[in-house]
Amino acid sequence: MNIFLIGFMGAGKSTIAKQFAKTHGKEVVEMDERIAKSNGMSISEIFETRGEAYFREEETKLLNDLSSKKDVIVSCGGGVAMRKENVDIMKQSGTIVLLSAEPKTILKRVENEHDRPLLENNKTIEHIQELMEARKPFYESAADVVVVTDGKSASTICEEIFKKIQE
Ligand SMILES: Nc1ncnc2c1ncn2[C@@H]1O[C@H](COP(=O)(O)OP(=O)(O)O)[C@@H](O)[C@H]1O
Ligand SMILES: O=C(O)C1=C[C@@H](OP(=O)(O)O)[C@@H](O)[C@H](O)C1
Ligand SMILES: [Mg+2]
Repeated sequence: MNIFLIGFMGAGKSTIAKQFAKTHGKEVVEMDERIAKSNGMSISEIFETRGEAYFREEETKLLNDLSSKKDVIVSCGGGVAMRKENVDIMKQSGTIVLLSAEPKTILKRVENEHDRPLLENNKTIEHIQELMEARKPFYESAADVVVVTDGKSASTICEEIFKKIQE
């Protein structure tokens, strides 16, 4: 069974996918990294030179390619669950786990990182709140399972995911 981690930027999808793969013997797929590699540039450069719409098409293409995989944990980009087509692909091939965090937690985590074009020019709590509110209904309706991450260690989060996907 595959696991797809969705949620807002900074929720911990990349970190948790990597650790979960290690401790539970799964292959990890980092969508952003795959797309950056196949385009030979960073996510910020893709947004700048090819545009967001192009990036979104790349995400859907990659998800389609991944749908034949078994036993992988996929770290999705934070925008993946906004497209119904993407959610349908994920539902057909695995369980969707939403990682959530409060805006102030997100801000703390992303403050000193620099490859998130949608936050780069406006790393404020207000901007994060606004974008999160707009996205929340999409995240929540896509999710099979929700794990709150505020104040929790990566290993605690991994164990919660493991327990909840058995239920
Ligand atoms: N549970 C956690 N507690 C504290 N810091 C975390 C946690 N999960 C992730 N981080 C940190 O937050 C930042 C963003 O995490 P990342 O995994 O890249 O999130 P995402 O892929 O959802 O955008 C990284 O610096 C990471 O080390
Ligand atoms: O939320 C989004 O629209 C995005 C999230 C990013 O991934 P992370 O959620 O891993 O930061 C990356 O895919 C891109 O910058 C767009
Ligand atoms: Mg990530």
